[in-house]
Amino acid sequence: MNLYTLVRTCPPHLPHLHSTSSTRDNATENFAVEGRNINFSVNTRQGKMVPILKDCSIRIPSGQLWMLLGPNGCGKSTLLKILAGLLTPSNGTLFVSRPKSYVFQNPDHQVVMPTVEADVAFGLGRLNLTNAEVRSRVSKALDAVAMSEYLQRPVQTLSGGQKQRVAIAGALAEACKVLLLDELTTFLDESDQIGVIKAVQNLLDISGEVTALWVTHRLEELEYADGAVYMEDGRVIMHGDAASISKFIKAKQSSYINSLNS
Ligand SMILES: Nc1ncnc2c1ncn2[C@@H]1O[C@H](COP(=O)(O)OP(=O)(O)OP(=O)(O)O)[C@@H](O)[C@H]1O
Repeated sequence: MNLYTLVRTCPPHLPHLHSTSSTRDNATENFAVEGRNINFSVNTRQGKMVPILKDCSIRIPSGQLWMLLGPNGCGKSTLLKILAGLLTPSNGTLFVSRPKSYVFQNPDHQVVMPTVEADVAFGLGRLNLTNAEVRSRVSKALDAVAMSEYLQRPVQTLSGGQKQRVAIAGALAEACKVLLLDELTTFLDESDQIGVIKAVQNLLDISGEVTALWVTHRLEELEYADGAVYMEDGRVIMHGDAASISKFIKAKQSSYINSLNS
């Protein structure tokens, strides 16, 4: 099956791609996520169309962890939901490798079964697997996020970061190729935050074929990324290696602070 979802073919206007020095041996220049000239608008109660994404283009190399940053309201979550298939753009072209999985900011919206084992196995019910296959997939997925010893734990006894890792394990158990992760660390303390990022890094390293796009506000998380995308006002305005994006954002922040002080 052709995995391209053709919304409308437009001439591509990808922002300048900096050379992306790959930090993973298995990285290739194949893209697991590619969106071109994506537009998305919402209809207000007054019947006015408000553009949210404006010719937004993005591409993420296979097997890498990339971060998506930008000011509040610039359209990060909207873009992620479009990539996940939860929203439909008004035009643009979109390709995301499948299976793909969207992990919510609040794990309580996703981790719903009574135990860790039951929750990770939840999505496998529709795959017609034997019990042994289900157990093996659950065990490998929990291993990848360093949660094996929590197999029988009631989910309500887990910390926020542990729940996030269970949610990610659920996606992995379904053999997902692309993880779309929406501000997973917003509600977490520092150790849970690092635990979740490291779990994602680890699973990319061991699988070799999972790609992750991580929406965040936290600049310090960039040190874990292979690359990053920076958005403003509904557009991707920079796309490249994590160090360059970090430098770019810091320069913007300091020029903003200087303008306030002058
Ligand atoms: N259904 C909707 N109706 C009206 N406006 C919307 C709707 N959905 C999103 N928006 C607006 O679109 C813009 C982008 O929202 P989005 O949640 O994608 O931004 P974001 O970059 O993820 O923000 P944040 O960092 O604050 O989470 C915001 O101004 C938001 O208010």
